[in-house]
Amino acid sequence: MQPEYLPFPALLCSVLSISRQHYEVTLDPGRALLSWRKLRPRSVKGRTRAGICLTRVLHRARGLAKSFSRQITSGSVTVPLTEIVSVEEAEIDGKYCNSMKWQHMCKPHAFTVRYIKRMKKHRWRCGEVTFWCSEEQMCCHWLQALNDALNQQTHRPKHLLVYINPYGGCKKGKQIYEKKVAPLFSAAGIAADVVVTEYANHARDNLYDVNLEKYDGIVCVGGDGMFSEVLHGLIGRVQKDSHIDHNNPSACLSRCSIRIGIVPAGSTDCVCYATVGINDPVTSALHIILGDCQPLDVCSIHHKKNFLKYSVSLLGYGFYGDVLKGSENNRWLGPARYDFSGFKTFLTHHWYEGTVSFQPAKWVIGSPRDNKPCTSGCHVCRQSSKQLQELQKEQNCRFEHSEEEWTTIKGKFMAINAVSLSCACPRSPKGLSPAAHLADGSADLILVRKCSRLNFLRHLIRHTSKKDQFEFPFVEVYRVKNFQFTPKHFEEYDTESTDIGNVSKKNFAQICTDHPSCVCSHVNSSWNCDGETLDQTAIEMRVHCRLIHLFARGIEDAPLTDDSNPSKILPME
Ligand SMILES: CCCCCCCCCCCCC/C=C/[C@@H](O)[C@H](COP(=O)(O)O)NC(=O)CCCCC
Ligand SMILES: Nc1ncnc2c1ncn2[C@@H]1O[C@H](COP(=O)(O)OP(=O)(O)O)[C@@H](O)[C@H]1O
Ligand SMILES: [Ca+2]
Repeated sequence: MQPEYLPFPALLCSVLSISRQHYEVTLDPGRALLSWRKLRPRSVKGRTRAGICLTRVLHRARGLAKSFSRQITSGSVTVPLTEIVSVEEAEIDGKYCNSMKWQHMCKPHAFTVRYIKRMKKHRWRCGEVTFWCSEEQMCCHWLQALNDALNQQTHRPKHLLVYINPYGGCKKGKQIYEKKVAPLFSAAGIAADVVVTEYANHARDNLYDVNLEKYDGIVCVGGDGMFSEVLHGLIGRVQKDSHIDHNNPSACLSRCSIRIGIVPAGSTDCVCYATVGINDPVTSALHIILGDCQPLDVCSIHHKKNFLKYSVSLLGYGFYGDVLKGSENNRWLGPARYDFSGFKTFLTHHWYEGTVSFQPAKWVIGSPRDNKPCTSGCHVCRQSSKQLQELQKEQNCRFEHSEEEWTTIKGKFMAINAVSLSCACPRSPKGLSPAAHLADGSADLILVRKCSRLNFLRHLIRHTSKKDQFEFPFVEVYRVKNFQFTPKHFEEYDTESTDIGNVSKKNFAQICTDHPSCVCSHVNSSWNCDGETLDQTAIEMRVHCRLIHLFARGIEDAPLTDDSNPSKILPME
């Protein structure tokens, strides 16, 4: 039996069964929706077999349209086609058929649709529903129509290159990928070439050689450090291919169009958390499958004319630099190494002297304390980046340090942090700068001046609550396009010498003669750049607007509660 069509083209509507109950199932390619709603027994007029197309029911087109306007109505479910994960012929085992007393159907025909189910706290899961048809032809027709609709979503990846760090976080990267991610990729028809890294920077180096044209995306399974490795490989590769010298701090870098997916399996997982809303491998896998795309700002860090690193999460001097240094010998502790080192660093309570100079990001329409976090489809990011683009067009993409005024702050700091995204993570669910934006071309520069231990603790504790961590007289925050930092004890000896090692030794020797009571290693801190220590303390940083793209969509507001989950409304197989 052929399913019938409503007067407007390509709308497919049939009565199919879900767990022995009749449902009116509609595929509306025009509105990109699949919906199903339960039929009252009397409306099928004593006919029990699934797959009957009821002309009278179909002609209630106005009623159908009404139900489309709501996401979920009582007893009805509507799933946007963009949120369908996979469609496949259902595998029906004999035992199931017997138990469900479906023997009267000589050959059951069914197809299973997997779709996104929103759980609490931005977690996504795969909902599953099997539709039973009375005839093979109808089942084929539905499968064909749904697969055609999915194939039209050309932004979905088909072929991915996956790098797994087997030693990140709790060392479960491989297991997480194999158990939670690979089955979803395979159900969604995604082919994946997997590289389990054998040494640090394996992924980065590999990205310089690999044929990127083969892939629709790169996935890294690991933490922020592993993501940083992939990021360096990809940005480095793209600059090399476009003959751009990354040692030039003013270079206009080429954007990377190939997207990166992050399957969190690390210690902090802040890039994933701040772009998805949770560090959950299944949620990330589903964002990858749907082909989400989130542009992301990247900061470049230079020492004089030498490129040092890129950063997307935290570039931190003082407290976070010391926490990282202190954690390095305790890698065996896994993620707990940071808590242990954090506690120790807090107790030592060091401050550092230096000079920070920055230029404000004048084009942005937000500010660090406006209490407007970056959300999915962020208006602030869109508007700010548009304004920046116009400004750059006027300047012909030149990056001039001297054009605008610099603000210079000399002082003693507990911490200097620059973040181009919120840095939300499980330790701090709203992050170091809760209103920082993913793709506005700016970074938030947070200066925590020398303060008492108690005050510093009060500031730190605010990262774990909803209260404003900047509401202290010793904390300042600026939205910047760039900044420079020179530690006090570098300034005095900063020469053009290329032998940095000698300069540093000379530095410390002098300091110790000047201040016999001080301990050399405490004069300067080091920079924590996305979990790696930088070799230099005198640096300049610059934000590159939307340099890369992730398989993410930013944090969605007002997530649906459990009550609106289709699984609660519908009996699932
Ligand atoms: C008294 C309670 C105070 C708690 C304060 C907690 C504030 C935590 C903010 C964390 C920001 C994290 C920013 C992200 C940094 C990562 O790039 C970096 C490397 O991550 P990974 O590769 O996964 O190892 N992580 C860190 O530097 C850890 C900082 C943890 C500080 C406690
Ligand atoms: N096979 C490997 N052996 C050792 N180190 C590796 C390997 N693969 C990646 N790394 C490095 O491990 C570091 C930490 O990785 P990451 O996945 O971020 O874990 P964590 O979040 O626990 O720090 C990264 O800097 C990355 O370069
Ligand atoms: Ca930003």
